[in-house]
Amino acid sequence: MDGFQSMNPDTSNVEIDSTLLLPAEAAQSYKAVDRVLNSLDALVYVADMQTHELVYLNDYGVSIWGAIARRKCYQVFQPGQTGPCDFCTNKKLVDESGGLLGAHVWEIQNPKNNRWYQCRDQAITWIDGRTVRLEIATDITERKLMEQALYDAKALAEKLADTDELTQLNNRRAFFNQGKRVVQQTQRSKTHLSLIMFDLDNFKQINDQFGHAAGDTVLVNIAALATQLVRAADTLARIGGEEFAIILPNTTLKQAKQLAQRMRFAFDAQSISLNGATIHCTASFGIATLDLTQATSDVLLQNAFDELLNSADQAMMQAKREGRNRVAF
Ligand SMILES: Nc1nc2c(ncn2[C@@H]2O[C@H](COP(=O)(O)OP(=O)(O)OP(=O)(O)O)[C@@H](O)[C@H]2O)c(=O)[nH]1
Repeated sequence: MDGFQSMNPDTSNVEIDSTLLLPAEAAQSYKAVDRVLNSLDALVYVADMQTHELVYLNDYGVSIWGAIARRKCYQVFQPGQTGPCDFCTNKKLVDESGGLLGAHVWEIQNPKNNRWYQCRDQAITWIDGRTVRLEIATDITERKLMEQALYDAKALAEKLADTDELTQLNNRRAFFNQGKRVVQQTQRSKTHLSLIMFDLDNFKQINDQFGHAAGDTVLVNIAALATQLVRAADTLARIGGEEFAIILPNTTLKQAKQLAQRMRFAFDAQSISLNGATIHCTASFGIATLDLTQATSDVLLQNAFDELLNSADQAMMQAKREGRNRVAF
C-alpha cells in the first residue's frame, strides 16, 4: 500500500506512515503487544479521532469485519453507512481543549449484526502523535440474551402471581395491592373512589344442573363481558369463586351505579350456549364510594380500602336479600 507499511510482517493489522518507522527495539515491543492483542477474544481497534480512519484492528476484528485497508471505523463496523455513527463516543473522550479524558465504558447493540458489545473507549496518543480512539469491545450477546430471558421469566411469574387462572382477570392478591395504591392516588388527586362487587346468582344451581365445567365456562363468559364494559383505568378482579369486584378510580357513586346497571343488563341479556343447552346467569351488585375530595389524614386512610370493600359487600348482600339481579348501594 503506497506510503504505508506494515510494522508486523506476521499480520497486516496496523498501518503506519513509513516515515515513522520504529527503531528495531521498539518494533520488537510492538510485535509483542500485537501478539497479546491478537490473542484476545475481544475486538480491539484504534481509529483516528479526526478522520475516523482505522489504524489498528486486532485479529479478532479482522476475523469478523475483514482487513481494515484504510477504511473508516463506521465503514468497517456499520457496513453501508456513509458517515460517523450517531453513537460515536469521540466527544466523551476529550475535553473542550482536546485534553484526554479517562475511559468511557458503555454497551451497544450493533444495529448491523444485532450483537451486543460492552465497549471500553479511551482517547490516547498514537505512535505517530495523533489522538486516536482505542476501543476494546467484548461480545456480551449471550449474557444479554440470558438477562432478557430472566427479565421475561420474572415478568411472566409476576403476571401469573397476579392473574386468576380460569378467567385471566386480576386475582385477589392483585386486587388488594391495587386497591391500596388507588386509595393513595385518590387522596393525592382529591377525587372519589368507587368499588363495585358482584356475585353470580344461584350459581350452585348452574353447577348442579349443567356440571362444574359448564359453570367454569359461565365464569369465563361473565369475565369477558365484564372486561368489555369497564374502562382501562378500572381494575376488574375475580376475588372469590363466583364473586368479582371492580376498583373505579376517579368515579362518583352516581357513575358507579350507571356502570353496575349496564353490567347487570348485559349479564341478564346474555345467553350462553353450551352442549345444546342455553344457560342464563344474572348477578347481584353492591356499590360503595369513598369521598376523598377533602384533605384526609394518612391514619384515617389506613383501613379505607378494607372498609370500602366491606361496605360494597354489605350492599351486595342487600341486593341478594332483595331478590337478586339488582344493584344496591
Ligand atoms: N364451576 C365452578 N364453580 C365454582 C367455582 N368456585 C365456586 N364455585 C361454586 O359456586 C357455588 C356458589 O354457591 P353459593 O355460595 O351457594 O351461591 P349461589 O348458588 O350463587 O347463590 P347466591 O349467591 O345466594 O345467589 C358453589 O356451588 C361453588 O362450588 C369455580 O371456579 N368453578
